[in-house]
Amino acid sequence: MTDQNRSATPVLSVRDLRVAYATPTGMLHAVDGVSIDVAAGESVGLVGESGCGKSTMGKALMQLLPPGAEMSGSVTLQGEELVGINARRLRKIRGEDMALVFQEPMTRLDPLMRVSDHFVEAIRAHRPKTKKDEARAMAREALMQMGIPPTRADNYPHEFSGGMRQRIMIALGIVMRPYLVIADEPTTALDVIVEAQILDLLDRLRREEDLGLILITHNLGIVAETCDRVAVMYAGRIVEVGPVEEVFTDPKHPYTQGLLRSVISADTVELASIDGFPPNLLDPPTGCRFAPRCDQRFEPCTTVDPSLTPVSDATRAACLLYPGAETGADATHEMAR
Ligand SMILES: Nc1ncnc2c1ncn2[C@@H]1O[C@H](COP(=O)(O)OP(=O)(O)OP(=O)(O)O)[C@@H](O)[C@H]1O
Repeated sequence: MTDQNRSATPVLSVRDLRVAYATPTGMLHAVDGVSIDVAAGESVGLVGESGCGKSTMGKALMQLLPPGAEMSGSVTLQGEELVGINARRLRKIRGEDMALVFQEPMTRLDPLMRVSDHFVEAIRAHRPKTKKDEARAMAREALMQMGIPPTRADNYPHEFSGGMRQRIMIALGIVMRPYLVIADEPTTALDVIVEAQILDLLDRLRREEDLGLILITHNLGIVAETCDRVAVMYAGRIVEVGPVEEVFTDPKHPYTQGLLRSVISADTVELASIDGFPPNLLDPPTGCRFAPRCDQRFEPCTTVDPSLTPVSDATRAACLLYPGAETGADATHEMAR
């Protein structure tokens, strides 16, 4: 990422975002005080073990949470507050200003509709007066950007491979030229070659269109290859955030260190995993949520809840090993840029 991007006004600002699901045994706090900024043209990887709240965060940003989920905090897109916004305005913003790309394109594409008609429908939902020919031209352009020959626009979804369907989904997501794309495990179902092609295309789009991109993934390798910054989530919170090169070469939080130790690289001799399991989010432990699994914990870790604090010029970590974390330099589990 360039310094120019880093200093740009964020397209997305999230402050103290909290999401809780109502469950038969109580409220489950899936996202618990997350703050994050994403600049135009910047890609941020959101990583962490299964169940740490990554997808909930993506859905919350789009306000696509299931009924019964409670959400609070602030989410601004291009300066506009989205929390509490009316349903009509939200529908306009979704798809037009921000788009979500999911893992399973086939569940989102209607098998009985030609690909071009998906585009006509999506475009007219936002701009009802768009003529069909104009919408089709927009579709062809978006498909071309994603490497799909426009001559195939009138085919049906089943006539495409899985990788092509995912490209179609991304093309549908970007056809209205959004400021922000949230991609939730966009390549998990694909083989590695197709995965690399799609990540390349997303990366090109981001640069050409100055898109903000949030990439939610289990795969740290993907983040290393394609993201500018990485936010590591644990038990509903961001525990470390900073430039990818810095966090991956010199991780500061013991959880990030453990995650990286569990990744296979060219010189891996023995694969380590982090002992234990993430906490139950119905009743998280007091103090640091990672303390029960942490090999570097010391006395206050089980009582003092650390906040993100600067650990270098550009990286923050929420760990009591670093001065400032006990009081919370940001006062919340905040990530400032
Ligand atoms: N609809 C729901 N109702 C109740 N609890 C939910 C619901 N959706 C998710 N959760 C819980 O919220 C927590 C966070 O889940 P989430 O899917 O956001 O995590 P994740 O990091 O995206 O995991 P994965 O990588 O497996 O998708 C988990 O404890 C999960 O069981």
